[in-house]
Amino acid sequence: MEKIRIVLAGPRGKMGTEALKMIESTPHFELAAAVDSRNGGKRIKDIVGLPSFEALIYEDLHVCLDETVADVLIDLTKPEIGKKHLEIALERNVRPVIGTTGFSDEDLRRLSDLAADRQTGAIIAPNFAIGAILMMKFSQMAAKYLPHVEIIEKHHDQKLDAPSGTALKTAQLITEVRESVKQGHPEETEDLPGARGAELDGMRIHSVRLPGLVAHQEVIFGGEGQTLTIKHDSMNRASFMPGVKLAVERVMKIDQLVYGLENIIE
Ligand SMILES: NC(=O)C1=CN([C@@H]2O[C@H](COP(=O)(O)OP(=O)(O)OC[C@H]3O[C@@H](n4cnc5c(N)ncnc54)[C@H](OP(=O)(O)O)[C@@H]3O)[C@@H](O)[C@H]2O)C=CC1
Ligand SMILES: O=C(O)C1=N[C@H](C(=O)O)C[C@H](O)C1
Repeated sequence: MEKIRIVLAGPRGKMGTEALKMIESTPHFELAAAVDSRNGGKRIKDIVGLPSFEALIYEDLHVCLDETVADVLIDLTKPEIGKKHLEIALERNVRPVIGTTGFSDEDLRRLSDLAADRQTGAIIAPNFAIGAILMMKFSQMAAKYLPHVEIIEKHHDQKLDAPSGTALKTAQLITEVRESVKQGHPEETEDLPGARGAELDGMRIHSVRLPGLVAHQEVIFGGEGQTLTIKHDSMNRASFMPGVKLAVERVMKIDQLVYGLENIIE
């Protein structure tokens, strides 16, 4: 099998270090280069705690792709950087697999057009954990029958964005199958602003940030005399890696942008 040559952005991060281990243990993956916010000119093996890859580190993706032959870019940095990197990669026909969040509907339309123009596959995955994908799919199924729903997402306190990309994607999948519902009492008030959480199409989303947490979500449905809770917990970042690996393999076979791993798992 031909090796897939990968550029990894964010190799020192919590997700990036797991991705390095996943690349190291996958015989048909090769780390071609890395993009970091510092350490330009060093090699991955020079960074204490990282595996002994010879791959060079760049601080600018443009320069990296000028000097590197690559098939896939994996981006695990932060929201505004992931978006920028996706565009740079597509313009050079390098296939992006993006784990960062923060893509608006307008961004998705524009980037889908760009991927189609370039006939280059791209995957944006708000959550790479297979269990989280199932949690989202099951939530979409349930919302057809139980349209009153609130989402509680809980993450570590180093997370930059709120609500999580997973919560937004879950809400979006639910809006595809139910009419907007005004939830709660029609005359309810918020005596403390934010008490009812964020609102998306009538749904409430609550974000919890605490040390000790990794990535967790509960989707709670309420009906007459009953509730249904669909819950997923990622206990560590290794939980995301089978999904990253799958996305790298699949992005090589598509020529358009796919938003959400639920669209590529069978
Ligand atoms: N889709 C999914 O399943 C998952 C997605 N995520 C997302 O992945 C991203 C990374 O998460 P996590 O690993 O926890 O975060 P970390 O903060 O641990 O890692 C982010 C890394 O990106 C680096 N970085 C920042 N700016 C740049 C840049 N311009 N170029 C290259 N590297 C850069 C940071 O360096 P420095 O510290 O020097 O700034 C840091 O090493 C987040 O957006 C998170 O929400 C996380 C888990 C699962
Ligand atoms: O920042 C994180 O940690 C995570 N981010 C993604 C999100 O915003 O949904 C995926 C997962 O929840 C972990």
